[in-house]
Amino acid sequence: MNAQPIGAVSGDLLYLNGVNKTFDGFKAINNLSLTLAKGEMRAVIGPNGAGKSTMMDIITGKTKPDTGQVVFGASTDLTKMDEPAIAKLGIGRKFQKPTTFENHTVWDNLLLALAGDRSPWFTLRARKQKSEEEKIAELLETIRLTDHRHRRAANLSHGQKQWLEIGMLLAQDPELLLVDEPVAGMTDAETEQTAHLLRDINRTRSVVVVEHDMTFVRALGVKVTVLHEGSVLSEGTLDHVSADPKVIDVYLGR
Ligand SMILES: Nc1ncnc2c1ncn2[C@@H]1O[C@H](COP(=O)(O)OP(=O)(O)OP(=O)(O)O)[C@@H](O)[C@H]1O
Repeated sequence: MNAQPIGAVSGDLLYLNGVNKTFDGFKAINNLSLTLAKGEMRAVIGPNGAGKSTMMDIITGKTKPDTGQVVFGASTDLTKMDEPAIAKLGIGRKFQKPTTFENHTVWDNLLLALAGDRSPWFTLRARKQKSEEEKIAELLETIRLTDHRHRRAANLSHGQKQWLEIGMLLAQDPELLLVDEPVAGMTDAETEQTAHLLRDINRTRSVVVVEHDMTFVRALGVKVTVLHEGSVLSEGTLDHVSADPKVIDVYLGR
């Protein structure tokens, strides 16, 4: 297997090339190639079983591809690393189901996430860094929970819990954030807020978001990749992929 990022160019943050993964003879990922630029936010859509979650699993090291290149930054070969090492490298993943500490307040959840300390904020250079309080205040603003900071996580709405978990991931200071179906089960207002929130986050970080909700994907206003049977079926603006007969045939037209 070739570990060299042959096709990666300097502006790329993530580079997948010819990736394959078979489960019990079923090809979940089929010669998948995808490039994410530094600072980009990308929406990934596609029918059930298209391979979206498996793709995220491969990026985070949960699943090892059979063949293909998965490169982060200039030359880091993610296929050679385990999950904790990839997380430490700066790739954070938000799963669909929130996993906050229910009996703790919003503030304490963020404090615990900061204390996990994979971030540079508490290094020996700490004097130059922001204080814990400042950092939490900033996170609270980003995730729209400043007014809810003293509430227990258990008492938040479903949408607010999702935002809190995003805040906990941000506390780890990831360069790339992977977000799995963030608006499933949210109200329309929460869905709209989540699009704003991710756009705010995208000012300083790269984001890959998997989602079925087309109103939300439209609100993100970013390039869309359509997966189907483990490969890229179409790529471009939402209008472009929505008008693509291949996409209408297998996904949107159903
Ligand atoms: N660990 C596994 N063992 C066996 N089959 C798997 C495994 N993980 C995924 N698959 C299969 O691979 C295919 C792709 O699944 P995946 O979950 O990646 O699709 P998806 O696009 O995320 O779908 P959804 O929108 O339903 O979440 C599916 O047919 C699934 O059953």
